Amino acid sequence: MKPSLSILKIGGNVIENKAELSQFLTLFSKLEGFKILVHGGGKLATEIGKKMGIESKMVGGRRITDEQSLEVITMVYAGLTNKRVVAELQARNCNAIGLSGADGNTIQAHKRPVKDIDYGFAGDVDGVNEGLLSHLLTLGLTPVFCAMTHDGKGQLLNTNADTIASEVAIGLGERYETTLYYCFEKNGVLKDVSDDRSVIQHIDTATYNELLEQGIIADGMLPKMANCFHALNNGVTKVCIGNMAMLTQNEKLYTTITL
Ligand SMILES: Nc1ncnc2c1ncn2[C@@H]1O[C@H](COP(=O)(O)OP(=O)(O)O)[C@@H](O)[C@H]1O
Ligand SMILES: CC(=O)N[C@@H](CCC(=O)OP(=O)(O)O)C(=O)O
Repeated sequence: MKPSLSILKIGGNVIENKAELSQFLTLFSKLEGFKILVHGGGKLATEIGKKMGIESKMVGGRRITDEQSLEVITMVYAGLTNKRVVAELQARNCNAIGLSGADGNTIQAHKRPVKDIDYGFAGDVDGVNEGLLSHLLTLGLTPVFCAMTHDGKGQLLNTNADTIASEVAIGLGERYETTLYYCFEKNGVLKDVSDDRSVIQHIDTATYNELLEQGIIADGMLPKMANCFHALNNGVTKVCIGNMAMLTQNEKLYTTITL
């Protein structure tokens, strides 16, 4: 039997709230078994960029990453946010190791080709170094990924954190029974986005298509759900979306997604 591995992604609204981040990291550090954390931090990059006089341009929830914004996100994602999270995990006896995709060649990508829109230095993932990640896990380390990859020719690339989480889960799917958790500020995928009690507890391919047609899945939830099904179609066992409370054994209110 394959060992289990949990891959958790925390959303921007959790990472940018000190109290919530602290609460989340305490829950995460207590999780049993092999685990990997992926964090975004787009909101903070936008804020810090602004202070530096660099305006952020977003299209469909994706950042147009020119040379200047690549410098900002490298400082914010791979530097400030990643190292803060790692230090907080160390304080909770979790032996975390911070990584971008360039570190240990853990995530290889290529610059997204220009079609209708030029996303600049945005990376589409080609592969994950599952051998190295597996070694790190066996050594008792907990990898913490920021939203950056590289092209193997010296170019760092900006890759959406939801995508990093699903690609890492897929890459490790042959060696591990992988569960992917998307942890954000809401209780799950909601029927009515303004009502946190309207959680849809189970989504499969048929319900997904219905929800898309009804326009219930919108904005940031569109690429997140696409990532969920991409992961499930490529060997990931289970995907869950919800508030951090879903990490505790007794919380039942979150969304589980299967094919
Ligand atoms: N049906 C839905 N259920 C929950 N959230 C939804 C739904 N449709 C759209 N959303 C929006 O999607 C957002 C989550 O996407 P995003 O901000 O990209 O996530 P993250 O915080 O993980 O980066 C929510 O904050 C919410 O505003
Ligand atoms: C290409 C692209 O858009 N990358 C994202 C990476 C950060 C991210 O995904 O952060 P959240 O999960 O907090 O949204 C960005 O720069 O905003």
